[in-house]
Amino acid sequence: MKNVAVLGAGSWGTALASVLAENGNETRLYARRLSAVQEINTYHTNEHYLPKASLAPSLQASANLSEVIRRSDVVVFVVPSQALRETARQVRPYLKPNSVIVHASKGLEVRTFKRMSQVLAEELPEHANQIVALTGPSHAEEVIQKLPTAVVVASKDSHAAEIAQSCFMNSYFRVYTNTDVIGCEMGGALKNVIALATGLCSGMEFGDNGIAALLTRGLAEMARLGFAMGAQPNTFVGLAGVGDLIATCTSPHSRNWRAGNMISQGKKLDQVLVEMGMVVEGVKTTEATYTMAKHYQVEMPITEQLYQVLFADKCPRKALTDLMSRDKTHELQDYVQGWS
Ligand SMILES: NC(=O)c1ccc[n+]([C@@H]2O[C@H](COP(=O)([O-])OP(=O)(O)OC[C@H]3O[C@@H](n4cnc5c(N)ncnc54)[C@H](O)[C@@H]3O)[C@@H](O)[C@H]2O)c1
Ligand SMILES: O=P(O)(O)OC[C@H](O)CO
Repeated sequence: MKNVAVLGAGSWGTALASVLAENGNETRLYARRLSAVQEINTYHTNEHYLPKASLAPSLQASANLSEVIRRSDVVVFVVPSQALRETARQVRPYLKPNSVIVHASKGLEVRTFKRMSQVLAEELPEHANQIVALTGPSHAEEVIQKLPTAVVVASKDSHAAEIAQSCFMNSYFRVYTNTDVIGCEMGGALKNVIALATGLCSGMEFGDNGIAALLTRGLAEMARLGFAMGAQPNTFVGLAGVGDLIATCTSPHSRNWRAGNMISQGKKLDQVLVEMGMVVEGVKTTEATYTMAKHYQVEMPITEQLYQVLFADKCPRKALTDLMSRDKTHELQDYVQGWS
Protein backbone atom coordinates (compact mmCIF):
# COMPACT_ATOMS: atom_id res chain seq x y z
CA MET A 1 0.00 0.00 0.00
CA LYS A 2 1.26 3.45 -0.91
CA ASN A 3 0.63 7.10 -0.17
CA VAL A 4 -0.93 8.35 -3.40
CA ALA A 5 -1.90 11.80 -4.66
CA VAL A 6 -4.36 12.23 -7.54
CA LEU A 7 -4.48 15.61 -9.27
CA GLY A 8 -7.70 16.54 -11.05
CA ALA A 9 -11.11 15.82 -9.52
CA GLY A 10 -13.00 15.45 -12.79
CA SER A 11 -14.62 12.19 -13.96
CA TRP A 12 -11.48 10.16 -14.45
CA GLY A 13 -9.41 11.55 -11.57
CA THR A 14 -12.28 10.90 -9.15
CA ALA A 15 -12.87 7.35 -10.43
CA LEU A 16 -9.16 6.45 -10.30
CA ALA A 17 -8.76 7.97 -6.83
CA SER A 18 -11.70 5.92 -5.61
CA VAL A 19 -10.13 2.71 -6.98
CA LEU A 20 -6.81 3.55 -5.30
CA ALA A 21 -8.47 4.29 -1.95
CA GLU A 22 -10.57 1.16 -2.11
CA ASN A 23 -7.39 -0.86 -2.73
CA GLY A 24 -6.09 0.33 0.65
CA ASN A 25 -3.73 3.05 -0.58
CA GLU A 26 -3.79 6.24 1.50
CA THR A 27 -5.23 8.41 -1.26
CA ARG A 28 -5.64 12.19 -1.44
CA LEU A 29 -7.48 13.79 -4.35
CA TYR A 30 -6.55 17.36 -5.21
CA ALA A 31 -9.53 19.49 -6.31
CA ARG A 32 -9.34 23.20 -7.04
CA ARG A 33 -12.90 23.96 -5.89
CA LEU A 34 -13.53 23.93 -2.14
CA SER A 35 -17.14 22.93 -2.74
CA ALA A 36 -15.91 19.75 -4.48
CA VAL A 37 -13.53 19.00 -1.57
CA GLN A 38 -16.35 19.38 0.95
CA GLU A 39 -18.74 17.24 -1.10
CA ILE A 40 -16.22 14.40 -1.50
CA ASN A 41 -15.16 14.42 2.17
CA THR A 42 -18.69 14.73 3.58
CA TYR A 43 -20.91 12.77 1.21
CA HIS A 44 -18.36 10.65 -0.72
CA THR A 45 -19.85 11.83 -4.01
CA ASN A 46 -18.86 14.04 -6.95
CA GLU A 47 -22.28 14.61 -8.49
CA HIS A 48 -21.21 16.98 -11.26
CA TYR A 49 -18.77 14.52 -12.83
CA LEU A 50 -20.07 11.13 -11.63
CA PRO A 51 -23.78 11.47 -10.89
CA LYS A 52 -25.29 8.93 -8.47
CA ALA A 53 -21.92 7.26 -7.81
CA SER A 54 -20.61 6.42 -4.34
CA LEU A 55 -16.88 6.96 -3.84
CA ALA A 56 -14.65 4.96 -1.50
CA PRO A 57 -15.33 6.36 2.01
CA SER A 58 -11.58 6.41 2.81
CA LEU A 59 -10.84 8.79 -0.09
CA GLN A 60 -9.80 12.23 1.18
CA ALA A 61 -10.00 15.36 -0.97
CA SER A 62 -8.03 18.56 -0.43
CA ALA A 63 -7.51 21.91 -2.15
CA ASN A 64 -4.05 22.23 -0.62
CA LEU A 65 -1.59 21.11 -3.31
CA SER A 66 1.55 20.99 -1.15
CA GLU A 67 -0.23 18.95 1.53
CA VAL A 68 -1.49 16.48 -1.09
CA ILE A 69 1.92 16.00 -2.73
CA ARG A 70 4.48 16.14 0.07
CA ARG A 71 4.06 12.62 1.51
CA SER A 72 3.12 10.87 -1.74
CA ASP A 73 5.10 7.91 -3.13
CA VAL A 74 2.94 7.93 -6.26
CA VAL A 75 1.53 11.08 -7.92
CA VAL A 76 -1.20 10.58 -10.54
CA PHE A 77 -1.91 13.47 -12.96
CA VAL A 78 -5.46 13.37 -14.39
CA VAL A 79 -5.96 16.88 -15.73
CA PRO A 80 -6.79 17.77 -19.35
CA SER A 81 -3.74 17.48 -21.61
CA GLN A 82 -3.42 21.22 -22.22
CA ALA A 83 -3.25 21.80 -18.41
CA LEU A 84 -0.63 19.13 -17.69
CA ARG A 85 2.48 21.30 -18.11
CA GLU A 86 1.17 24.02 -15.81
CA THR A 87 0.06 21.47 -13.20
CA ALA A 88 3.48 19.75 -13.28
CA ARG A 89 5.19 23.12 -12.73
CA GLN A 90 3.04 23.75 -9.65
CA VAL A 91 3.76 20.30 -8.25
CA ARG A 92 7.54 20.16 -8.76
CA PRO A 93 8.62 22.00 -5.57
CA TYR A 94 6.76 19.54 -3.33
CA LEU A 95 7.66 16.19 -4.92
CA LYS A 96 9.59 13.55 -2.95
CA PRO A 97 12.77 12.47 -4.84
CA ASN A 98 11.70 8.89 -5.59
CA SER A 99 8.00 9.37 -6.26
CA VAL A 100 6.58 7.49 -9.22
CA ILE A 101 4.79 9.85 -11.62
CA VAL A 102 1.70 8.42 -13.35
CA HIS A 103 -0.45 10.26 -15.87
CA ALA A 104 -3.84 9.20 -17.22
CA SER A 105 -4.41 12.04 -19.69
CA LYS A 106 -5.06 11.15 -23.34
CA GLY A 107 -3.93 13.87 -25.66
CA LEU A 108 -1.10 15.81 -27.25
CA GLU A 109 0.08 19.27 -26.24
CA VAL A 110 -1.20 21.38 -29.11
CA ARG A 111 1.48 24.08 -28.85
CA THR A 112 4.46 21.68 -28.94
CA PHE A 113 2.93 18.43 -30.39
CA LYS A 114 4.44 16.60 -27.41
CA ARG A 115 3.10 13.48 -25.76
CA MET A 116 2.13 13.69 -22.08
CA SER A 117 5.16 11.78 -20.78
CA GLN A 118 7.42 14.13 -22.76
CA VAL A 119 5.75 17.16 -21.17
CA LEU A 120 6.19 15.62 -17.70
CA ALA A 121 9.84 14.71 -18.37
CA GLU A 122 10.54 18.32 -19.36
CA GLU A 123 8.82 19.81 -16.33
CA LEU A 124 9.91 17.18 -13.77
CA PRO A 125 13.48 16.35 -14.93
CA GLU A 126 14.44 14.75 -11.60
CA HIS A 127 11.62 12.22 -12.12
CA ALA A 128 12.01 11.73 -15.88
CA ASN A 129 12.88 8.04 -15.51
CA GLN A 130 9.92 7.21 -13.26
CA ILE A 131 7.06 8.29 -15.53
CA VAL A 132 4.18 5.92 -16.26
CA ALA A 133 1.27 6.39 -18.70
CA LEU A 134 -2.04 4.76 -17.71
CA THR A 135 -4.29 4.22 -20.72
CA GLY A 136 -6.73 1.80 -22.36
CA PRO A 137 -10.52 1.36 -22.68
CA SER A 138 -11.86 2.85 -19.47
CA HIS A 139 -14.93 5.02 -19.10
CA ALA A 140 -15.00 6.56 -15.62
CA GLU A 141 -18.76 5.98 -15.41
CA GLU A 142 -18.20 2.21 -15.65
CA VAL A 143 -15.10 1.99 -13.44
CA ILE A 144 -16.93 3.73 -10.59
CA GLN A 145 -19.66 1.07 -10.91
CA LYS A 146 -16.94 -1.58 -10.61
CA LEU A 147 -17.66 -2.99 -14.07
CA PRO A 148 -14.77 -5.13 -15.37
CA THR A 149 -12.05 -3.01 -16.98
CA ALA A 150 -8.56 -3.73 -18.32
CA VAL A 151 -5.94 -1.00 -18.83
CA VAL A 152 -2.22 -0.65 -19.53
CA VAL A 153 0.52 1.09 -17.57
CA ALA A 154 3.41 1.93 -19.90
CA SER A 155 6.86 3.01 -18.81
CA LYS A 156 10.50 2.78 -19.84
CA ASP A 157 11.10 1.81 -16.21
CA SER A 158 9.49 -1.58 -15.56
CA HIS A 159 9.82 -1.13 -11.78
CA ALA A 160 7.82 2.13 -11.92
CA ALA A 161 5.17 0.42 -14.09
CA GLU A 162 4.93 -2.48 -11.62
CA ILE A 163 4.45 -0.09 -8.68
CA ALA A 164 1.57 1.57 -10.56
CA GLN A 165 0.17 -1.85 -11.51
CA SER A 166 0.13 -2.95 -7.85
CA CYS A 167 -1.52 0.26 -6.64
CA PHE A 168 -4.39 0.17 -9.16
CA MET A 169 -5.07 -3.52 -9.77
CA ASN A 170 -8.03 -5.25 -8.13
CA SER A 171 -10.77 -7.75 -8.97
CA TYR A 172 -12.58 -5.44 -11.43
CA PHE A 173 -9.67 -3.26 -12.58
CA ARG A 174 -7.03 -5.37 -14.35
CA VAL A 175 -3.73 -3.65 -15.15
CA TYR A 176 -1.18 -4.84 -17.72
CA THR A 177 2.34 -3.43 -18.06
CA ASN A 178 3.88 -2.36 -21.39
CA THR A 179 7.20 -0.75 -22.30
CA ASP A 180 5.98 0.93 -25.50
CA VAL A 181 5.22 4.37 -24.08
CA ILE A 182 4.97 6.04 -27.51
CA GLY A 183 2.48 3.47 -28.83
CA CYS A 184 0.34 3.49 -25.68
CA GLU A 185 0.18 7.28 -25.51
CA MET A 186 -0.46 7.70 -29.22
CA GLY A 187 -3.20 5.04 -29.14
CA GLY A 188 -4.95 6.87 -26.28
CA ALA A 189 -4.64 10.26 -27.95
CA LEU A 190 -5.52 9.32 -31.54
CA LYS A 191 -8.57 7.19 -30.77
CA ASN A 192 -10.26 10.42 -29.62
CA VAL A 193 -9.88 11.83 -33.15
CA ILE A 194 -11.53 8.76 -34.66
CA ALA A 195 -14.25 8.85 -31.95
CA LEU A 196 -15.12 12.43 -32.93
CA ALA A 197 -15.33 11.35 -36.59
CA THR A 198 -17.46 8.33 -35.64
CA GLY A 199 -19.91 10.45 -33.63
CA LEU A 200 -20.16 12.80 -36.59
CA CYS A 201 -20.79 9.96 -39.05
CA SER A 202 -23.30 8.22 -36.75
CA GLY A 203 -25.24 11.49 -36.66
CA MET A 204 -25.18 11.50 -40.46
CA GLU A 205 -26.88 8.10 -40.27
CA PHE A 206 -24.02 5.99 -41.43
CA GLY A 207 -24.90 2.31 -41.31
CA ASP A 208 -22.90 -0.41 -39.64
CA ASN A 209 -20.77 -0.86 -42.77
CA GLY A 210 -19.61 2.73 -42.74
CA ILE A 211 -18.85 2.78 -39.01
CA ALA A 212 -16.86 -0.47 -39.30
CA ALA A 213 -14.91 1.03 -42.21
CA LEU A 214 -14.22 4.20 -40.22
CA LEU A 215 -12.90 2.30 -37.21
CA THR A 216 -10.74 -0.03 -39.30
CA ARG A 217 -9.27 2.65 -41.54
CA GLY A 218 -8.99 4.92 -38.48
CA LEU A 219 -6.90 2.29 -36.72
CA ALA A 220 -4.71 2.01 -39.83
CA GLU A 221 -3.92 5.73 -39.81
CA MET A 222 -3.39 5.78 -36.03
CA ALA A 223 -0.83 2.98 -36.40
CA ARG A 224 0.89 4.64 -39.37
CA LEU A 225 1.56 7.84 -37.44
CA GLY A 226 2.49 5.95 -34.26
CA PHE A 227 4.94 3.77 -36.17
CA ALA A 228 6.53 6.80 -37.84
CA MET A 229 7.05 8.26 -34.36
CA GLY A 230 8.75 5.10 -33.06
CA ALA A 231 5.84 3.07 -31.62
CA GLN A 232 5.66 -0.71 -31.87
CA PRO A 233 2.95 -1.69 -34.37
CA ASN A 234 1.49 -4.42 -32.15
CA THR A 235 0.59 -1.91 -29.46
CA PHE A 236 -2.17 -0.71 -31.80
CA VAL A 237 -3.83 -4.13 -31.72
CA GLY A 238 -3.76 -4.09 -27.91
CA LEU A 239 -5.80 -2.36 -25.21
CA ALA A 240 -4.30 1.09 -25.84
CA GLY A 241 -5.10 0.87 -29.56
CA VAL A 242 -8.02 -1.14 -30.89
CA GLY A 243 -9.33 -1.72 -27.34
CA ASP A 244 -9.75 1.95 -26.58
CA LEU A 245 -10.92 2.66 -30.13
CA ILE A 246 -13.82 0.22 -29.69
CA ALA A 247 -14.76 1.56 -26.24
CA THR A 248 -14.68 5.19 -27.28
CA CYS A 249 -16.26 4.89 -30.73
CA THR A 250 -19.15 2.68 -29.67
CA SER A 251 -20.22 4.18 -26.36
CA PRO A 252 -22.63 6.96 -25.44
CA HIS A 253 -20.33 7.60 -22.44
CA SER A 254 -17.69 9.01 -24.80
CA ARG A 255 -17.51 12.80 -24.75
CA ASN A 256 -15.60 12.71 -28.04
CA TRP A 257 -18.27 10.61 -29.76
CA ARG A 258 -21.02 12.85 -28.35
CA ALA A 259 -19.23 16.02 -29.47
CA GLY A 260 -18.96 14.66 -33.03
CA ASN A 261 -22.61 13.70 -32.93
CA MET A 262 -23.64 17.22 -31.84
CA ILE A 263 -21.63 18.73 -34.70
CA SER A 264 -23.53 16.51 -37.14
CA GLN A 265 -26.70 18.23 -35.87
CA GLY A 266 -25.33 21.55 -37.09
CA LYS A 267 -23.98 22.86 -33.76
CA LYS A 268 -20.83 24.97 -33.84
CA LEU A 269 -17.71 23.60 -32.16
CA ASP A 270 -17.56 26.36 -29.51
CA GLN A 271 -21.17 25.75 -28.55
CA VAL A 272 -20.59 21.98 -28.33
CA LEU A 273 -17.61 22.42 -25.99
CA VAL A 274 -19.58 24.73 -23.69
CA GLU A 275 -22.56 22.34 -23.61
CA MET A 276 -20.32 19.37 -22.87
CA GLY A 277 -18.85 20.97 -19.72
CA MET A 278 -16.07 18.38 -19.62
CA VAL A 279 -12.89 18.01 -21.61
CA VAL A 280 -13.20 16.79 -25.23
CA GLU A 281 -9.56 15.91 -25.88
CA GLY A 282 -10.08 14.93 -29.53
CA VAL A 283 -10.55 18.54 -30.63
CA LYS A 284 -7.04 19.75 -29.73
CA THR A 285 -5.61 16.36 -30.66
CA THR A 286 -7.08 16.68 -34.17
CA GLU A 287 -5.36 20.06 -34.48
CA ALA A 288 -2.02 18.65 -33.32
CA THR A 289 -2.32 15.44 -35.36
CA TYR A 290 -3.14 17.27 -38.59
CA THR A 291 0.20 19.09 -38.36
CA MET A 292 2.14 16.06 -37.12
CA ALA A 293 0.90 13.93 -40.04
CA LYS A 294 2.39 16.50 -42.42
CA HIS A 295 5.62 16.65 -40.45
CA TYR A 296 6.03 12.85 -40.50
CA GLN A 297 4.68 12.63 -44.08
CA VAL A 298 2.03 10.13 -43.07
CA GLU A 299 -1.27 9.93 -44.91
CA MET A 300 -4.17 10.44 -42.44
CA PRO A 301 -7.24 11.10 -44.60
CA ILE A 302 -9.87 10.77 -41.84
CA THR A 303 -7.98 13.14 -39.54
CA GLU A 304 -7.47 15.57 -42.42
CA GLN A 305 -11.18 15.69 -43.30
CA LEU A 306 -12.17 16.01 -39.63
CA TYR A 307 -9.73 18.90 -39.25
CA GLN A 308 -11.40 20.67 -42.19
CA VAL A 309 -14.85 20.15 -40.66
CA LEU A 310 -13.81 21.34 -37.17
CA PHE A 311 -11.54 24.22 -38.06
CA ALA A 312 -12.30 25.27 -41.67
CA ASP A 313 -16.11 25.03 -41.60
CA LYS A 314 -16.16 22.28 -44.22
CA CYS A 315 -19.54 20.64 -44.74
CA PRO A 316 -19.41 17.10 -43.24
CA ARG A 317 -21.14 15.63 -46.33
CA LYS A 318 -18.51 17.18 -48.63
CA ALA A 319 -15.80 15.76 -46.30
CA LEU A 320 -17.36 12.32 -46.67
CA THR A 321 -17.51 12.61 -50.48
CA ASP A 322 -13.86 13.66 -50.57
CA LEU A 323 -12.88 10.74 -48.31
CA MET A 324 -14.70 8.18 -50.46
CA SER A 325 -13.48 9.50 -53.80
CA ARG A 326 -9.75 9.45 -53.13
CA ASP A 327 -7.49 7.59 -55.57
CA LYS A 328 -7.79 3.81 -55.81
CA THR A 329 -5.41 1.97 -53.53
CA HIS A 330 -4.51 -1.46 -52.09
CA GLU A 331 -5.94 -2.07 -48.61
CA LEU A 332 -2.54 -2.89 -47.15
CA GLN A 333 -0.67 -0.26 -49.19
CA ASP A 334 0.38 1.80 -46.21
CA TYR A 335 0.13 -0.75 -43.43
CA VAL A 336 3.04 -0.66 -41.11
CA GLN A 337 5.60 -3.43 -41.37
CA GLY A 338 5.54 -5.81 -38.42
CA TRP A 339 1.80 -5.59 -37.82
CA SER A 340 0.61 -9.01 -36.75
N1 LIG B 1 -13.54 10.45 -18.27
C1 LIG B 1 -13.02 9.28 -18.62
O1 LIG B 1 -13.74 8.28 -18.64
C2 LIG B 1 -11.58 9.17 -18.98
C3 LIG B 1 -11.03 7.89 -19.12
C4 LIG B 1 -9.69 7.76 -19.46
C5 LIG B 1 -8.91 8.87 -19.66
N2 LIG B 1 -9.46 10.11 -19.51
C6 LIG B 1 -8.57 11.25 -19.70
O2 LIG B 1 -8.36 11.87 -18.43
C7 LIG B 1 -8.11 13.27 -18.62
C8 LIG B 1 -9.06 14.06 -17.73
O3 LIG B 1 -10.37 13.74 -18.18
P1 LIG B 1 -11.65 13.84 -17.27
O4 LIG B 1 -12.67 12.98 -17.92
O5 LIG B 1 -11.37 13.60 -15.84
O6 LIG B 1 -12.01 15.38 -17.53
P2 LIG B 1 -13.11 16.26 -16.82
O7 LIG B 1 -13.46 17.34 -17.76
O8 LIG B 1 -14.19 15.35 -16.28
O9 LIG B 1 -12.33 16.86 -15.57
C9 LIG B 1 -11.13 17.58 -15.69
C10 LIG B 1 -10.68 18.01 -14.31
O10 LIG B 1 -9.45 18.70 -14.44
C11 LIG B 1 -9.56 19.92 -13.73
N3 LIG B 1 -8.72 20.92 -14.40
C12 LIG B 1 -8.97 21.53 -15.56
N4 LIG B 1 -7.99 22.43 -15.84
C13 LIG B 1 -7.13 22.34 -14.80
C14 LIG B 1 -5.95 23.01 -14.48
N5 LIG B 1 -5.45 23.95 -15.27
N6 LIG B 1 -5.32 22.68 -13.34
C15 LIG B 1 -5.83 21.73 -12.53
N7 LIG B 1 -6.96 21.08 -12.77
C16 LIG B 1 -7.60 21.38 -13.90
C17 LIG B 1 -11.01 20.31 -13.79
O11 LIG B 1 -11.34 21.20 -12.73
C18 LIG B 1 -11.66 18.95 -13.60
O12 LIG B 1 -11.74 18.62 -12.24
C19 LIG B 1 -8.32 13.54 -20.11
O13 LIG B 1 -7.08 13.58 -20.75
C20 LIG B 1 -9.13 12.33 -20.59
O14 LIG B 1 -8.89 12.02 -21.95
C21 LIG B 1 -10.77 10.29 -19.18
O1 LIG C 1 -15.20 10.25 -22.89
P1 LIG C 1 -13.99 10.24 -23.80
O2 LIG C 1 -14.34 10.27 -25.24
O3 LIG C 1 -13.01 11.30 -23.39
O4 LIG C 1 -13.25 8.82 -23.58
C1 LIG C 1 -12.96 8.37 -22.29
C2 LIG C 1 -11.89 7.29 -22.28
O5 LIG C 1 -10.71 7.76 -22.89
C3 LIG C 1 -12.33 5.98 -22.88
O6 LIG C 1 -11.32 5.02 -22.72
